[in-house]
This record gives sequence, structure tokens and C-alpha cells, in this order.
Amino acid sequence: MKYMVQMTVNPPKDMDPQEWQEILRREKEYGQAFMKNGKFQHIWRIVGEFANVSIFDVESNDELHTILAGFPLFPYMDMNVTALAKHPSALN
Ligand SMILES: O=C(O)C[C@H]1C=CC(=O)O1
Repeated sequence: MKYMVQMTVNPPKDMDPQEWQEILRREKEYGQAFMKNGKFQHIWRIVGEFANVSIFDVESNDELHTILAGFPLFPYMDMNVTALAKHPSALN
């Protein structure tokens, strides 16, 4: 099952900058683990925003929720999830 997820990051105003950098480091490591196993297929920066559009390929709503909730930035992001279906004009 494929999903488009838009994530918008809302950095806390009062966090120690080093702590924030450590969260960003863990975020990258966590996300890339799911890129390597094929569940996190694309991530694109939205120009001009601290936000992305991502494509996930997972088994269920529950699996997607578990992955999204595990992002170290989860407490600092707004997420919008859209389920995707195959388009009849798609070549593959
Ligand atoms: O858009 C961002 O930078 C936040 C983020 C969410 C997943 C990821 O790898 O980075």
C-alpha cells in the first residue's frame, strides 16, 4: 500500500541547539533505514519550507503509523497522510 505523507517541521524555539542537531542526526539515520529496506521510497523537500513530501510503501495503516510515530522529529512535525491508488494511465 502506497501513501503520500507531507511532513512539516515546527522546530521548538527553546531547545538547546546541540540537542536539536542530535535529533536531526537521528532523524536522518532512522529515515534512511526505511529507505534501505524499501518502505520509504521517496523524499522531496518542498521549496521554501521546512517540509517534505514523502512516499511510503508499507503493508498497512498500522505499519505506516508505527514508522511515522518513530521518527525522532515526530513530536515536532505536522503530518498529512494520503492513501494512493494506481492511476489507469500509469505505465507501471
Ligand atoms: O523534512 C525534514 O527534514 C524532516 C524529515 C522527515 C524525515 C526525514 O528524513 O527528514
